[in-house]
Amino acid sequence: MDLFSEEKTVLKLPNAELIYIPNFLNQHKANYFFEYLKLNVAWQHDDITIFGKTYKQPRLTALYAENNASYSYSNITMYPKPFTSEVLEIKHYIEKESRHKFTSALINLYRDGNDSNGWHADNEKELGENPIIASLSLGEARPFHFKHRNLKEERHKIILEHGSLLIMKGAMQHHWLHQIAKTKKAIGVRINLTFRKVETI
Ligand SMILES: O=C(O)CCC(=O)C(=O)O
Ligand SMILES: [Fe+2]
Repeated sequence: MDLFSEEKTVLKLPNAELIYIPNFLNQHKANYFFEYLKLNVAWQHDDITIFGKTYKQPRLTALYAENNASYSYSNITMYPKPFTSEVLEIKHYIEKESRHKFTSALINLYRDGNDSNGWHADNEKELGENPIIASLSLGEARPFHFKHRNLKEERHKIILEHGSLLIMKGAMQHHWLHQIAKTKKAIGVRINLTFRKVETI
């Protein structure tokens, strides 16, 4: 399924609910936040260790939070910086829309089509049982693929456009995997902010 619509779309899937809002931020705000974040975020380029081999992560990242809860995945532990007023402003818009409170924003910068985020679920224990994850996209539009772990016919994609918001809910992180794949197309920078509730454990 290829999803492309001007409207807010609610996708009810087996073991998951997804909400996609294409023009969540207007173009002016989306452009402003994109340029601001590109220049001002404290981007990190971490090593990841997979099956005993160490690589540079294929994207830049940063973690902001209202508490000092660290967040670990793929053998990386990230320590947060305090929210900046710009990230807080985005968080407030998203909390209003989702009627949910978030503690942390994990931010990804995909420099070009070689940067990616491999198949994974956001199922770290710090996120709790059925986390809501709200994901804001800025800059180059890229496909977000998601597939059910057991139901082979359940494979979908959504193009995440500049200024769009994707909300992942329900048991999605237990039953589905998602990715941002590499592409050979000559494409520009994309920034993605995923708002999460990270518990101090
Ligand atoms: O870049 C995206 O849209 C997805 C990011 C993601 O899945 C993550 O950071 O866990
Ligand atoms: Fe993810």
